[in-house]
Amino acid sequence: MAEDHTNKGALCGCKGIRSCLICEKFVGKQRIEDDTHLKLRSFVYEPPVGLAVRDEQGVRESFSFPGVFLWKDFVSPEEEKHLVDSMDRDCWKESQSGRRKQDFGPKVNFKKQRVRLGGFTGLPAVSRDLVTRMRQEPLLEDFQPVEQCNLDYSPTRGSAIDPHLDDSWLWGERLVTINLLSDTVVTMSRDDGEMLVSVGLPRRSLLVLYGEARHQWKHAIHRKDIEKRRVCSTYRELSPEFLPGGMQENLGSQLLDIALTFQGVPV
Ligand SMILES: O=C(O)CCC(=O)C(=O)O
Ligand SMILES: [Fe+2]
Repeated sequence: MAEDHTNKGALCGCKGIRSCLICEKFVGKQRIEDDTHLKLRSFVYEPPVGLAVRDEQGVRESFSFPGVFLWKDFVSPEEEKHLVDSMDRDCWKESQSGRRKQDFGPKVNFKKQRVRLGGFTGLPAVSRDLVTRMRQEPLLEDFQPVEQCNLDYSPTRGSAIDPHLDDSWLWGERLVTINLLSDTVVTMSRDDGEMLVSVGLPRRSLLVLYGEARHQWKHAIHRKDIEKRRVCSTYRELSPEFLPGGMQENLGSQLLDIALTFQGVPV
């Protein structure tokens, strides 16, 4: 991948147009404030019914918002502590927009569509039970993650993630995120629309994005929605190209074999 040298010798992991509180303060980097959300009509996602709802001066509007599944209290308080302690024993790497990350997965160049096994030792041991448990949900019955990315957000770094769609050349249908240490909000938006949908993510819950919420709506976490430290683990599965019958099924099966040993250390 072409290296971005705009961040040489910096105090944080921000490159190009991205920024966090650290480079805004010490390097004087300008924050590019996206204020489009102020002009958009905001809806709130209601989990039991799967509707996006807006109530403006007593006038209720709603539309169906498919592709979101929320499992509250997926992780117990004791388990949450154990998971975060175990992450904190590994090294966190500075990433963009004030995030820190730990990746357990293959090295991928999405632009050139190249995958290398190099250094991938599998998902971490602590994830074995979590993956078994998530598969009890019918939607995730056949979910086989090949990658786990842990992210650490903090208000002191101004951590956030800009609206984006996850890759769909390598990564498959379901994106599964376990949300730890604090409640937050995932903000969903579309380039062509004038609407936002806020999906509340309680501490210790599991979120699945699939279908329209995966492919038609971008997801983001705004700086204002990180009020305390927040850690999450996102699990991704393979796309059909890398599954049996696909052009790259061999590579896919090697990746899965490694991932599901659950002996991983961060790459
Ligand atoms: O922090 C999150 O919950 C979302 C992370 C995310 O969207 C990503 O890593 O692609
Ligand atoms: Fe994402």
